[in-house]
Amino acid sequence: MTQPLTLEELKQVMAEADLLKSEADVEDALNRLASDITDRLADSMPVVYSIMNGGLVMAGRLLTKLNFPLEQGYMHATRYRGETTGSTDLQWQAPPSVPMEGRTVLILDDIFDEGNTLAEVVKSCEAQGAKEVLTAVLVNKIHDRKNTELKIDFIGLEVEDRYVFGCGMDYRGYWRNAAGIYAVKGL
Ligand SMILES: O=P(O)(O)OC[C@H]1O[C@H](OP(=O)(O)OP(=O)(O)O)[C@H](O)[C@@H]1O
Ligand SMILES: Nc1nc2[nH]cnc2c(=O)[nH]1
Repeated sequence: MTQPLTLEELKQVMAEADLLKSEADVEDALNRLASDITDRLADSMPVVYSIMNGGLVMAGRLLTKLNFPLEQGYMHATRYRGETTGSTDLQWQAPPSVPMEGRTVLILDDIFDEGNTLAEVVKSCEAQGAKEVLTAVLVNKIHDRKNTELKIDFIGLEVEDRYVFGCGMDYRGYWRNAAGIYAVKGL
């Protein structure tokens, strides 16, 4: 079992991390996302779900920039569970909080990495009878290990192939609250 991190270690992770995207970069990306999502979905009365936990910060910051009628919901699916590599099985900790049958659905998540999480979530929404399912992520990680053909409809930022944290993304459970996007030293 992985040892819990101490306060000093957590401060050191931040002190040694590389800032990949500043708070201002993130804000610009959210404004662009809001504009593109509004163009596409303003007349469709969608249900907008955040995938917990990582999607929480993005959803909170994006939703108030969407000036059209929508319902908000959440679902909790996790693959990494506080580690820096993902397990093969997606664990559902909470099913979708709002029914989606016949509805336009927009899924919000923090990061599209290998893609297993969003691919399974989209499949599950389709199986629950959603009329159409769109996806938006704050960050797309650039590498050639994507495990899915899924194309993300709205992407905020692209990051290099490193383990990142901040803006909803954790380092072993911590630092989701960081306002920029950072890469862990050595990862
Ligand atoms: O594209 P993938 O390789 O599947 O990884 C992306 C997923 O990993 C993280 O979730 P995680 O399982 O860490 O749970 P969390 O949201 O609670 O951090 C993140 O929030 C995405 O949902
Ligand atoms: N926090 C975090 N979660 C992830 N899930 C998949 N990739 C990542 C990553 O780089 N950082």
